[in-house]
Amino acid sequence: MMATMTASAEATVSSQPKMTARDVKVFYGEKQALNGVSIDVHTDLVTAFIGPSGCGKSTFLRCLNRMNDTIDAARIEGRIELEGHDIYAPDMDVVQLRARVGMVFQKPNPFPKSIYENVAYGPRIHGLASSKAELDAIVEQSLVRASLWNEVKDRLQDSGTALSGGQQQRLCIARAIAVDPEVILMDEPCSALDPIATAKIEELIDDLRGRYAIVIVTHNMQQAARVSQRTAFFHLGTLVEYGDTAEIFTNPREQRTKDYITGRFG
Ligand SMILES: Nc1ncnc2c1ncn2[C@@H]1O[C@H](COP(=O)(O)OP(=O)(O)OP(=O)(O)O)[C@@H](O)[C@H]1O
Repeated sequence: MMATMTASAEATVSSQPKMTARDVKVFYGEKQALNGVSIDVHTDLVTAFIGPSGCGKSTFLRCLNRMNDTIDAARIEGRIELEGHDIYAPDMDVVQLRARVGMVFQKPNPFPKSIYENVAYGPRIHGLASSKAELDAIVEQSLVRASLWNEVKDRLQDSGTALSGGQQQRLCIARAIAVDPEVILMDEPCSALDPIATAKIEELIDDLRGRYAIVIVTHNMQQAARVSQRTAFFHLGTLVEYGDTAEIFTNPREQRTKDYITGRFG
């Protein structure tokens, strides 16, 4: 399998990471799900989280915008910073944080509202537009960036839920983009999509790289190799290896990484 993978070309790394995580541990009640994860996330790079089911990828992803706050049993230790600020500090506004660190889920989840309203909702509640014309411009720009504008520009008042699965996922990406995020977290964004819709999302991720720091959880190793420049391999709650995607797939340092990418377990 390794020989057929083509990892994306190496990208330049900006000197300052957008987000840093240090020694992050997560507990669900008594059970420890993450054993001290440290990682940097850069704007110029797409970071992929890979690893077998239950290894803690989604748990860690959710730490990055405090989605775990919504799970009563979850408790987190360690430190996560966005632009040098502790996102778990008491004065952190979680609503603002989730606009700055947006999220796209496994199953496309547009609101049962029009395409326009799906995208306009966030900018409206965050007061990002002072007129209808400004809001229209944000909606258009977000849909353009999400590679959906040409398909929907003549039907903005149709329901978002009437779109195809792939279009719905791009609508969800447009919705995240509309509030001008710095980071976009994607939790297996293609797992409910067919290969053509998946290819469009992968292309889109590449287009968005550099404008937003992107972190993607994926079960699909070829996808990680195609879309990311950094890969983090998780196993049993531990970050086993984190580094340049091409290196991880062609010359992993750890035996466990090697075993996983060659299909020996997972
Ligand atoms: N809400 C929760 N309550 C209790 N335990 C949880 C909860 N969510 C996850 N876990 C446990 O934490 C561990 C890590 O799960 P997580 O979903 O983060 O793994 P994952 O690598 O994303 O898996 P998958 O690829 O299957 O989505 C697992 O043992 C899981 O059972």
